[in-house]
Amino acid sequence: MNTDTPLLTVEDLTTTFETDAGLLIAVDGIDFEVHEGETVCIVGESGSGKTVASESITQLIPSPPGSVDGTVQFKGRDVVSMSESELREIRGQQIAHIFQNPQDALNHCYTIGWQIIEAVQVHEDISDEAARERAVDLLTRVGIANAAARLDDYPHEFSGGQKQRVMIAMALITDPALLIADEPTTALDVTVQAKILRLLNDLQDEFGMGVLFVTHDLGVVAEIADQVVVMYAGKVMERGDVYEIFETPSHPYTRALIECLPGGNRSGDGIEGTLPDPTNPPDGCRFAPRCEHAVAKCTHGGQPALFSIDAADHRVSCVHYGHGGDPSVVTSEDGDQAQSDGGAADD
Ligand SMILES: Nc1ncnc2c1ncn2[C@@H]1O[C@H](COP(=O)(O)OP(=O)(O)OP(=O)(O)O)[C@@H](O)[C@H]1O
Ligand code: NI
Repeated sequence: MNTDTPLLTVEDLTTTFETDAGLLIAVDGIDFEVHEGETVCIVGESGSGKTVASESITQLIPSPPGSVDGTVQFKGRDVVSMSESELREIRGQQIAHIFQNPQDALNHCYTIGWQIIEAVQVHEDISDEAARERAVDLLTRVGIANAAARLDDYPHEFSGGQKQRVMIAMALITDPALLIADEPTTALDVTVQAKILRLLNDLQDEFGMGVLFVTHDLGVVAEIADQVVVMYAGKVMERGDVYEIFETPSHPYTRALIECLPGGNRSGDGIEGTLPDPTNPPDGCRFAPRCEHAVAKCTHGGQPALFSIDAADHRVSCVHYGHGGDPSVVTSEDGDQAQSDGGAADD
């Protein structure tokens, strides 16, 4: 197989919900790819459509009220047109999901061992003893100490971080090609979060999985991403490799998110304003109503097409880039500031 063929190709993905307030456009025509062994992070504020986008891939969106359109190709196969039984096979074996709250996914009435062994036996026709050995091996791999003894413990006897490790172990049972992780560390404290991120990185090296990682935290993105997709109000504002995104953030929204990081200009503040009503999005760029660089043409027409700003396929959806635009409108202010900062920084 050509290694340039992406594991996952998403094109013009659009997911809507019928609501009492009208048609809600949660994801509006987004494109991205995940290659083998690569980590792609979808990042954006709460309500941007990250979860809906990630759950649309394997058609986890309830329909109705949801409806998914566009192209999703996994290993060259069109997922959107698959039958329910084909989808079940893909979901169970090829694409694994882990979610924010492991306690929701674990049954508190059964031991951890019972739950892993059952999941192993759904996948493979092996004896109880062999399945038990697999369970011990999996738990050991995800860093659960004394795994053989812990099989007989119930979920409440595990800490939050350990439960998330158990969920990761269960996701690995089928040796998936793609792992979709939706805020898997958000509920954990910072040191545990760092350990889980390191574990995911190690497992990715070992298993060669592609990972699609959903987070609202750019700090996490900096830790683990190869590629970054910045989403806002259902649209992609910017995407590119992680180095490009942090070295030359180009969309005002990306720049604002970075400034919100500890040590940034807006550290601790967040971006002023709120997301637009998803049942009635504004014309032009979705971010224009909150953007300090917005000009008249930002509020007309649709979201600007993603414009490629360098050879590495770093793309941005902003009128100040490409045809007739002047990127310095967005970037110069910071340049000036960097200069004066530079002059004053004696300490
Ligand atoms: N089942 C549903 N029915 C109606 N609207 C929905 C449904 N699921 C999600 N939405 C809406 O879709 C939009 C995107 O939601 P989504 O959960 O994808 O955001 P998110 O970026 O994952 O946010 P968070 O960081 O809070 O998880 C929101 O406006 C949300 O209210
Ligand atoms: Ni979400």
